[in-house]
Formats: sequence, C-alpha cells, structure tokens
Amino acid sequence: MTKRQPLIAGNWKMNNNHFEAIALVQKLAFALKDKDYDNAEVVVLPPFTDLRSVQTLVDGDKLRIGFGAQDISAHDKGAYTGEISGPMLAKLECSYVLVGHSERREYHNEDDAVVNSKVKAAFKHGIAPILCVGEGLEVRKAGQQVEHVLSQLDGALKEIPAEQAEKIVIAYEPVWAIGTGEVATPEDAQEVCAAIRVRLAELYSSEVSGAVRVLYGGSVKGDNAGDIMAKDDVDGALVGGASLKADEFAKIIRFNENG
Ligand SMILES: O=C(CO)COP(=O)(O)O
Repeated sequence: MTKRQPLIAGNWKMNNNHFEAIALVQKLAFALKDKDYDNAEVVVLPPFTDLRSVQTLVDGDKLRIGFGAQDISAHDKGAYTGEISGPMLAKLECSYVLVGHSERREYHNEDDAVVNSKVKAAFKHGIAPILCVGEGLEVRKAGQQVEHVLSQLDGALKEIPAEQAEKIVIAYEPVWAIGTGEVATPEDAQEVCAAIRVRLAELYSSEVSGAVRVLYGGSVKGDNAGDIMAKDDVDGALVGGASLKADEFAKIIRFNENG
C-alpha cells in the first residue's frame, strides 16, 4: 500500500479579516522550516472574504501552503443569495473545501442529502472535499459512534464514483471534542478512523480505502497531535482553535517531533 501523505488542515472558522489572514499566513510561513513541508501537507481554510488575499500571498511568494474554503454551494450559479459556488472557488485556485462540518449540520440544518450534493459540487469543479463526520455526546455515551459515522459516510458518498472517492479527505470530528479541550484518546480516534477505512473498502475497493486520508479533528494541539497521528488509520488533523496561532499550528505540523 502506498504511504499516505499526512495532511494538517487549519479550519479558521469565522475568525480573521483579510488583513489578519495575510499576517497569519506570513507568520506560519516564517514558522515552518523546509523539512516541515516534507512532514505533512499544510492547508489553511480561511473565511470566504480572506481567500483572494491568501491566494495572492501564496501565489506571489510561492508558499507551500495550500488553501481552501469552509463551504460550497450545491449550485453552480443563480438566485442563491449569500452562497458561494464551486466555479468561484475553483477560479480562486482553492484545492480543498470543507463539507459537512458539524457546525454547518447544526446551525444550517445540513443533512446527509445536502452534504452529498456539496461533495458532488466540489468534485464537479476539481476541488477535493474534506468531508467531516462525527457523533455527538449522546451517541458516544450510547456506544453508537461507529454506526453513526458510517451512516453519515454512506449518505455523503451516494453516487460518488471510485475515481472521485479516492481523492476525498475524511475528517472524523467527534462533536463533543470540538472546541472543548476534551480530545479523543488515540484509541477512540483509531477505532472510528479504521471503521471508516473498512467501509471505504466495502463501498469501493482496497485501493480507494488505502488512498483516502482520514484525519482526526477536535481539540488537537501541539502536544497531543503526535500520539493521535501515530495511529495507523489517522493520516492527519483538522485543527480549529490551534490553527489560529502560527507557532502552535507549526508544532502540530511537526507532530512527530514532539514527544
Ligand atoms: O472543528 C474543528 C475543526 O474543524 C476542531 O476545532 P478545535 O480544534 O477548536 O476543537
């Protein structure tokens, strides 16, 4: 099986205006050494209003920092006030887009059908979706986390062909670990990430399941990243709060040097 390149992605959520975005990406570029880029692919996911500034900086200074958006419309164009389309994101050279984040599911009522239509929209325009899945506390307490996550996965991947599925990134983000400081144990993360990989093999093939990167997200910091990513089926991290501090995010990118 080919080795999957670790991916560390920073979901800035609704933080940083476009000036602050430039400053943060510059600080991150200063904090990273050449060898850090060999360690992991580095990606930031700023708000829409920052994307043009980040693109100009990354492009102009030839930074090895990728970027993407936090949401995508299911539609290509038209009367959808407030939405941002796949063609717009593709024109800005976004490589990635978050789809199905628990905050979108919760505050914007995005169900599996909506998530599925956004995954399709991303692929249609050559953008790799970072599909977020994860259970809430009640589901975890009932021990139903694997079933819950696999059902979200099945819903999101409906009618997605293998050639596209192998390019998806999946982020397992237990809702109870997001922004709470309560990180999942490496064993908890491994259990669900491994189950995701098995389901990808069932839905597609062992080639697809071996190629897809499965990330963990939820209170990842510099000093817990290494233990989680040491697990076989965890290929990186989707980082919220800690991605807003360049030094802390750089420490996560150097995950295998911290302990
Ligand atoms: O939701 C997250 C990333 O998408 C995780 O957020 P925190 O790292 O702040 O817990």
